Amino acid sequence: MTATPSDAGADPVLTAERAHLALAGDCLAGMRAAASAVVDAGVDAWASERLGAARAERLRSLAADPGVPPFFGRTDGDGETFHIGRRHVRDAAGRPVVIDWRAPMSRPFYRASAADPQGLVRRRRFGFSGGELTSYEDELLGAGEEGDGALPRAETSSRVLLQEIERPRSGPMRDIVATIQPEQDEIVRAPLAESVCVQGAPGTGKTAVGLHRAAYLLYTHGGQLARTGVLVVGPNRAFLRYVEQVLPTLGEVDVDQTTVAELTGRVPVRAQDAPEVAALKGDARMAQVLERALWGAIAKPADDVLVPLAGRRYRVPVERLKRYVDDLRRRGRVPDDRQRLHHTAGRERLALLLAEDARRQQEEAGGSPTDAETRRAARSPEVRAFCDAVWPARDPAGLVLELLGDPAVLARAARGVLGDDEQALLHRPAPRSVGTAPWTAADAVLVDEVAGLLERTAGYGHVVVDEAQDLSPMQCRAVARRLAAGSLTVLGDLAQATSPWSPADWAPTLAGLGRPDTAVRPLTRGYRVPGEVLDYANRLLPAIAPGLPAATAVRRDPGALAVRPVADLAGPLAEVVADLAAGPGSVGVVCADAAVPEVARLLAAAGLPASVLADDGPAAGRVAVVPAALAKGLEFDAVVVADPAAIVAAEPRGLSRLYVVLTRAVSTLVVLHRDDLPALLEG
Ligand SMILES: Nc1ncnc2c1ncn2[C@@H]1O[C@H](COP(=O)(O)OP(=O)(O)OP(=O)(O)O)[C@@H](O)[C@H]1O
Repeated sequence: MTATPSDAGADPVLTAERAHLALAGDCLAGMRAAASAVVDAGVDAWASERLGAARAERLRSLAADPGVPPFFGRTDGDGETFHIGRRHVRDAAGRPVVIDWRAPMSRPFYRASAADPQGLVRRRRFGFSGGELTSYEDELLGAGEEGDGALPRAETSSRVLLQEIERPRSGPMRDIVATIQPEQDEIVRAPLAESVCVQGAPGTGKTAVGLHRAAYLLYTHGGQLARTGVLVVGPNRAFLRYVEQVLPTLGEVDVDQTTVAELTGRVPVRAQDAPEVAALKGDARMAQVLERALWGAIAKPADDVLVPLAGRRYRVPVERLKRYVDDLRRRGRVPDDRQRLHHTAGRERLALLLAEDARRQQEEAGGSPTDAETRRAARSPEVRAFCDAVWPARDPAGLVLELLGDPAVLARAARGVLGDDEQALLHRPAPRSVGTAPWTAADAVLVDEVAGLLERTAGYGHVVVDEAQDLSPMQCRAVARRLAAGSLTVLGDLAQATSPWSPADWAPTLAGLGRPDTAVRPLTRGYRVPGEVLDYANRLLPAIAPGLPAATAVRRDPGALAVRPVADLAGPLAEVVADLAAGPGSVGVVCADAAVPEVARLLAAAGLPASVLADDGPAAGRVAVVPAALAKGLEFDAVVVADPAAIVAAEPRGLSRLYVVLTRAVSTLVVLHRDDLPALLEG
């Protein structure tokens, strides 16, 4: 690499680049002024409002954040130079001044290598400090460049990348557009039609890649995705609060970001299942049970029906009624949701079939009933009474309550699918009403499943699912229903699986998500965690995910890890946290969920106020006490793990939880342990 870091005012390259920066800033201001000057004279109120919204949107996307420079890189090719930034910037004549990072011309910036320069002779990265261009770093590519001048492979990481990673954290997650690495870029720019599953070790950039892929797809397929939408699903609110600013900073504000709990929040969750009950309710066999409970309640017609039509009554014989019902039932049980006749539509269709039968009879007798008369016949009390008896309308929450509360109903639906002991596990006394039922999170997913059988669920054009290794089979189905014909980005790490389902490979999850043929792409270069810390955490891998490749860190720091046995937590904890809090960046004190009050008390007593991270609370402060169960997906400049043995002991997959916790630190990890460490971490 011919790195030319410099802050010397006299450097002609810096001077020229600063002039381009100033030009880009002026052009951006000009674009903003032009956007706000668009007049919408001569259009009606509705159009004016729409134009106003579009203009506000455009202004928002053009808003200059003084901390965000208009470009961060540059490519020099055959006589062509492009500056690459977060969005296009043009001059008054329409000439490009900055190219959007997602445009095809920007691709070589991310992909070019010494082996494959992609038409570039030079790649330049810029260093900024508070919006000021202070340095640059050149990599010379292409013919004649060897040795020192050759592009560093990702292993010899660029200084700009390392600085970007080590820049102290405060507040929400940042975008990585300036430094996306080639292996990440391949996933970001995968075609819209292609579903991808990223198996990525901790800190390899899965979440960042998934969010940048959403932004890339929205840019590249804006028209199509504006209609169908993009959905990002995260594990919990604390995680979403941390990541949800990334897409808006990339100019994408129209992405739905939610949790599985919110996605399936049709009933108020106010109770918790015992672990074995939650595990059973998340099992894919429950889908079969629910389907049977719904469709099995359809009765065989027992009698002819007299259908009133245009002043006369027509007898529809029971044999024909049976055929109608059987045909509709069959169409209702087609496995593909898009082909399936949903239950509610089936009921309406049945009523219509009776009315049409009567209409045919009248036509054969020389009459000519109108469409309106036929529709009226379908709504007649006689037809409605028949449908109520044979094909009753169902309410999803009511059906689930009945199933869980009535052993006879459950036995009918679960025969041959769930054993007696499993049925007994599911049973709970029937509450007085749907409104007062002690709904659990797993129940909510069951209710959502039934709702999906009753009516088609609206689907998105692309869905990004993060921490997907923890999804239950039933949760996978809930996400799949939101996918319709679209594609998926599945992000996760099997070694970080902490739910009762914890698959050994991705096949069941991908099948559950409705995309069994999705290719699994590994990411193993760890950007977040220093090598010393990663090596330490990786010692757990043989126990939690045998066979999974360990991540390698892009950087090392001999002072990054400290493991200290302590007799008592109070003194050492206060001392370590005070020391870390004196530096820049965020500090996370992670402990077993049950130990959170004790740890918060110890810190407060030492005059070190720390906010306690809660799923539905505000974002964490600079020093946060973090329950281990909420640590997934988060990161802190410094992490203190208090009593790892308690974290391991707290749950069946406690070692995996500890692996998650040990891999949250960007710069420093301090482990304070009163009890013995897990055997794999000893020595
Ligand atoms: N190319 C990159 N340039 C700069 N920073 C990066 C890059 N890739 C990843 N990072 C940083 O590394 C950290 C980890 O990224 P991210 O949270 O996306 O990883 P992850 O694989 O989802 O991790 P985990 O599984 O541990 O939650 C983030 O701070 C992210 O900004």
